[in-house]
Amino acid sequence: MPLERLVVQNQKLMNIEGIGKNYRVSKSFFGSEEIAALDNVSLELFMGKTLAIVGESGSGKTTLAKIIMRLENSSAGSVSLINKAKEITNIEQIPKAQFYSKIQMVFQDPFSSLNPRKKIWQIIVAPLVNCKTLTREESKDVAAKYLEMVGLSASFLDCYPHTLSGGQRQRVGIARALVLQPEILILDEPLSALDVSIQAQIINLLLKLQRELGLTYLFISHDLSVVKHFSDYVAVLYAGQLVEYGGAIDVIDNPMHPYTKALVESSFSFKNYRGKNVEIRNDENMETERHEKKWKKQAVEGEIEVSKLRSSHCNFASRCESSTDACYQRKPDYLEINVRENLRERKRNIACLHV
Ligand SMILES: Nc1ncnc2c1ncn2[C@@H]1O[C@H](COP(=O)(O)OP(=O)(O)OP(=O)(O)O)[C@@H](O)[C@H]1O
Repeated sequence: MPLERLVVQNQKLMNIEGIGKNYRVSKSFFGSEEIAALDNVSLELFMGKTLAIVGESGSGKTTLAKIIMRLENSSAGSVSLINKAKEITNIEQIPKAQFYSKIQMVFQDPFSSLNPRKKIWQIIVAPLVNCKTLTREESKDVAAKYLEMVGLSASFLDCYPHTLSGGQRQRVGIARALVLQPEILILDEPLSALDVSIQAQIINLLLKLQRELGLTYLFISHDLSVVKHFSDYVAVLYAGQLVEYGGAIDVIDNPMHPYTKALVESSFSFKNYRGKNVEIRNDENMETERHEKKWKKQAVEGEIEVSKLRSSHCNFASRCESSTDACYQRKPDYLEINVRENLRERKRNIACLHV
């Protein structure tokens, strides 16, 4: 049965240090240029906690997830895992089978991430083939246990993915990610392809699994209302650079970087449009509340610009209402500051000359 892990408070599990990733992209018919999809990104994962990565499309979230999962090589920096004895090992030095028993990924699209030719039980036990020899019956028993963990009955074992709904498929994707009993799950926008009411069920499931198994999540999302209630910490990426980091509720309730402010505004503003807003609450019986409201998503003005290699100014300056000449003359340092939130001192990291 799956491991129930004792969560050690403040136990660091992963160090992401100075990660950079450059891509060569074609610029015109004849030429190409290198862009920095990620530039000097440093983060940490703590046991039993959720770190959310937010930012507009093109900010580098998936690139970071791919580097952590060793699906891409970084151009700079390193990712390390830290064990209980606090030994730090660069992930490149960990044999792949051992590495993927510690860290697994749940993908954005439950429709394309499951092999359509395999039955559900085969999909769930597929990651085990390198480490265990199981008979067909043993495999089905294992798959049934993991199906039950994700709230599906054994009647799905012999089904093919196309016969399942999106929410059911995402549950199968989660079961497959859990079968090697990992400590860390990378959740790459696991809700974005799902209906809002199904999103709430999947969030509840992920929260329950985290409580029961002591899992650590790196959660990539566009949806700040979900991030606020689902995550402990949030890191805001803009054009490959980390611009703000802190407690999820603190950052979203009191954003300090101009980009985070614009992002929060765009997520929570209700104007000029008669539609539906859905708030997801993280209470005991998480409910989905629908409010008929007049609202319109206020997009952040302008478009994200890809970061040029060795850019020497703030990437957000051209879209920032508070930018001054200084923002175009040098890159802001990424500084740790103390912020007083709800009568307590909290740490916040921000890269802005004006904060
Ligand atoms: N294989 C690649 N070759 C060239 N450029 C790439 C490649 N993969 C990503 N990029 C570029 O890197 C930048 C970051 O992309 P990435 O997919 O990580 O962003 P994202 O924040 O995950 O976006 P989304 O939310 O749309 O998934 C973008 O400018 C993208 O065009």
